[in-house]
This record gives sequence, structure tokens and C-alpha cells, in this order.
Amino acid sequence: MAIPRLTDTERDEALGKLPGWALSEDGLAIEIELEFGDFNAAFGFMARVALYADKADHHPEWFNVYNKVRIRLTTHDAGGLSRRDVAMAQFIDGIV
Ligand SMILES: C[C@H](O)[C@H](O)[C@H]1CNC2=NC(N)=NC(=O)C2=N1
Repeated sequence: MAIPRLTDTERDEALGKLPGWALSEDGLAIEIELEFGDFNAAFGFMARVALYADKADHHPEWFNVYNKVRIRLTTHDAGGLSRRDVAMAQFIDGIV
């Protein structure tokens, strides 16, 4: 079976512990925009997230311009948010 979507209660509880992250307009993802000192720092961050993503087999949707990285986390297999997105957001919060 595919990984289950979070219930609305689980989602709200998780978001409460992830300051800076917001629910997407469609309600299917959590999003954040991060700013770094320069491109080198932004890309170094992305490399660390990429290693996590590869290991966890869970991948961010993201967009980078110079020192900014916009990230959207959702679970395609669940059609919305799952605990994998929360785990990845926690990992990201831990390295910024
Ligand atoms: C086959 C592979 O395990 C799946 O496609 C994984 C890969 N990475 C993924 N990443 C994300 N964000 N959501 C998924 O459902 C997902 N599924």
C-alpha cells in the first residue's frame, strides 16, 4: 500500500512545529523560501538535501535562483502530505 496521507489534525500539528513552513494554496504540500549568503551556500545546502533525498527515496520540488531556494514538499504516492514530508522539513530545518 502507498504511504498514507496525513489527516488534517496530523498536518496542523506538524505545521505547528515547523515555523517558517506554510501550507500550499492547494493544501497538498508544505512550502518555504530560504535565502543564503550566496549561490555557493545555497547549492551546498541543496547538495545536502539531495543526499538525504536519495537515501530516503523522497524528493523535493524546488527552484533555485542565485542565493534563494524555494521548496515544496509533497508525497506524490500519497496525493498529498505524508510523514515523509514532515521528516524532510525537519531535516532541512536542522541544517539551515
Ligand atoms: C519509485 C519511488 O520510490 C517513488 O517514485 C518515490 C520517489 N520519490 C518521491 N518523492 C516524493 N516527493 N514523493 C513520492 O511519492 C516519491 N516517490
